[in-house]
Amino acid sequence: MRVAIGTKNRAKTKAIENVVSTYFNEARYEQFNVSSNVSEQPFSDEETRQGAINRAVNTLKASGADLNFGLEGGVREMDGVMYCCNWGALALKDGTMITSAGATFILPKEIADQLRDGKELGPVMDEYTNEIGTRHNSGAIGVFTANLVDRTEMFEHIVKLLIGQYIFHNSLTK
Ligand SMILES: O=P(O)(O)OP(=O)(O)OP(=O)(O)OC[C@H]1O[C@@H](n2cnc3c(O)ncnc32)[C@H](O)[C@@H]1O
Repeated sequence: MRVAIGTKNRAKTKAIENVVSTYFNEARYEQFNVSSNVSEQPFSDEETRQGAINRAVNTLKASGADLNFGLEGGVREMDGVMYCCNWGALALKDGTMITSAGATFILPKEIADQLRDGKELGPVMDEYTNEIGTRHNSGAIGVFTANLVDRTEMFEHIVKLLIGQYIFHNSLTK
């Protein structure tokens, strides 16, 4: 089974490989740098979900693989509170699109205000933690949950929901 991943972000690729290898031991993985066709910093659930779908579609176009994953991080506002939100999409060759959302958690006001001013979460988190590449490692979720949940684990949950729905879909179409 060929598995294509629409990113080279390590937190995302690790999550996909960890989960898919649990259920399919014959999987071969390929990574593609594809566009999300949404803003660099998605600002709603709708835009974040669309980014994940676009990445999955663009990955399918580039790869022709059996499973094509798109994972996208974004933010959304509710009652004046900014949350980080996360979405995943899985595109199949027959045109089926499976989607799922993951963890949502609060971004502190000092982070949220910088995003409202037009900055991106990735660089803002690097400045906040004084580290390089937070988005590849623990991520904002690790920093703001005392490392109880890191970015890989958060995406693993989304990928599990996608694979579970894929297995269910296959059981209906067989
Ligand atoms: O290489 P790609 O796949 O684009 O991965 P990314 O982390 O840069 O891109 P996303 O589209 O998932 O996220 C949109 C923006 O939010 C940032 N971001 C999202 N979640 C984050 C997290 O948990 N920690 C740090 N930055 C995060 C990210 O770096 C981008 O600036």
